[in-house]
Amino acid sequence: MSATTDVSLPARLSARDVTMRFGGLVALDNVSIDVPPRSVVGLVGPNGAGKSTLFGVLSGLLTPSAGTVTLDGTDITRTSARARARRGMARTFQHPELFTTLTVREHVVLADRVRHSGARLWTDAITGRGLRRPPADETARVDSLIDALGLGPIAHRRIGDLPLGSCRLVEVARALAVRPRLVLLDEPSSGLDVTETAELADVLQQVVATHDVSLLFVEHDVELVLRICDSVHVLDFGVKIAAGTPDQIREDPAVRAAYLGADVTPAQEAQS
Ligand SMILES: Nc1ncnc2c1ncn2[C@@H]1O[C@H](COP(=O)(O)OP(=O)(O)OP(=O)(O)O)[C@@H](O)[C@H]1O
Repeated sequence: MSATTDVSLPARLSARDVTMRFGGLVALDNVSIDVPPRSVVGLVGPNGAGKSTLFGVLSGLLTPSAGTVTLDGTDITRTSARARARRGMARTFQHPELFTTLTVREHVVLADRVRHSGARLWTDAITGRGLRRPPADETARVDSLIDALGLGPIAHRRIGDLPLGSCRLVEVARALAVRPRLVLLDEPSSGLDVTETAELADVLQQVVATHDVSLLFVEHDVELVLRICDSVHVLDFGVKIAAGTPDQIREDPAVRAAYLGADVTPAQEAQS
């Protein structure tokens, strides 16, 4: 668990007894999870387990058939994704949704202006004069975030010229620029090589140590999840079959069975 995680505080994000039916198919069956403040929580499971469905329910794209979702104690079960963003929830996408012609820095500046000077952002856009000279406090915030994610050397490069690994870091930087209390990460390691995945893992751990933010991510890379998460939830056929620390999950017989139906841990499966 992160040194700064305080489990005595109420959960930042909480799903209680969430059920999601698609016609006759039960994609989620009474699933509950908590994301404590300043923690990294992972959600894993074999194909078709219900991870994306739960991600959709938590991010506001899907309304569950039953159950509740709360953010800092407020019921947001039927709150739109946009309204959740205003309440401090940010997300990244499996396929980064960035502007290929803008630079890394411009992405962070735009997100910072959404948070700190929305009116100014729209004036700049509508007048067509481009982004005006930034105030000093904005420059300091943007520099600090770019440094935190190790993006300094490529800050002035255009997104279209960058590899996927860098784009994912930019997405995380952009999500953090709106000062969220929680970031949902959708398959952040998808398409990354081993080196890029290790770099992403380091950055995510740094971010939680230095920012007042919680991370919940859905991942296929079980080894990544077991390496960096404080707690891990495992779904199989829409049912939560295990939850605990990475060490507990590694040893859980139900998890082993779900992944391979054999005496092999998810970590071993990921390496094979
Ligand atoms: N919109 C939908 N309509 C009908 N069935 C759906 C819908 N979305 C998901 N399902 C079904 O719900 C179940 C869970 O799917 P989901 O995509 O949430 O699993 P997953 O764990 O994310 O899988 P994967 O790792 O393969 O992406 C699957 O049986 C899937 O076919």
